[in-house]
Amino acid sequence: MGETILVAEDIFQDYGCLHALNGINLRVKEGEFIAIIGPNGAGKSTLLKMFASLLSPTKGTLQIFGTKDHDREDVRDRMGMLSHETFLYDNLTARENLLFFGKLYGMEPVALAQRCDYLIRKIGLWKRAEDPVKNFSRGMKQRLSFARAIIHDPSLLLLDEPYTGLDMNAALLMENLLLEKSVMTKIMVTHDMDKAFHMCSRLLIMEAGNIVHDVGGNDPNARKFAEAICFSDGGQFKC
Ligand SMILES: Nc1ncnc2c1ncn2[C@@H]1O[C@H](COP(=O)(O)OP(=O)(O)OP(=O)(O)O)[C@@H](O)[C@H]1O
Repeated sequence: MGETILVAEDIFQDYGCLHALNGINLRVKEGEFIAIIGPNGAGKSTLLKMFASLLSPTKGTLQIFGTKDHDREDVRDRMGMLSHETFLYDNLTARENLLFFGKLYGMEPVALAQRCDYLIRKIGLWKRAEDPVKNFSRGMKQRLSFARAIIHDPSLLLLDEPYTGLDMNAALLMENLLLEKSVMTKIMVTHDMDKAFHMCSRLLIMEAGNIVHDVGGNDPNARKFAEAICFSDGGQFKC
């Protein structure tokens, strides 16, 4: 495993009186594939949004790629995010969307065109590449969002429930792409425990704003810990 690329120290995120994150400490190394699991409301998406710099911690420090200044273009250019929002443009075709985002990341035109072709094929949208996204089904949009998130070959990929809306074939295509490149660091929020155990080298199990277990995917106790937390209502808490 490579160098440490993400360090979270005593991170809190408050929404009014509610502590969505309650003192998170974490170090992530280059090349890790981490699953964040836990019941509804445990704070998984909040933590991921923080890593994506969509939220600033109420308290604590977060260092990514050696800096606390996550708004820096060079830091953002090394990250990709697949979230509940597609960020796609409905009036653009699948290909135009990928070209648009690739250009935003400063990709060189020939390399970008090749990468578009490669990803469109890989996600199984080759026949629909020239169709506007407004005509796509939910699962097709999800496939394209995934390609959008990795168009620039990010060093750190953040995935929030990436399998939502995907059929079995698309899920397999995405899984192959995720497992294809081991140097990309991946952090995936998921409720799919089978996928988490099958794909990830490390599991963070969250409950009520805390990481209550940080275990290797092969740890014989990991499944027991995960099921105990996820089958409880430990995510729900009030002020
Ligand atoms: N914008 C917001 N304003 C107020 N409270 C919020 C906001 N976003 C999240 N919360 C609260 O923070 C807590 C953590 O929410 P979060 O979305 O991170 O949970 P989660 O673990 O991702 O849940 P799920 O599995 O349901 O997606 C919840 O109690 C939620 O109600």
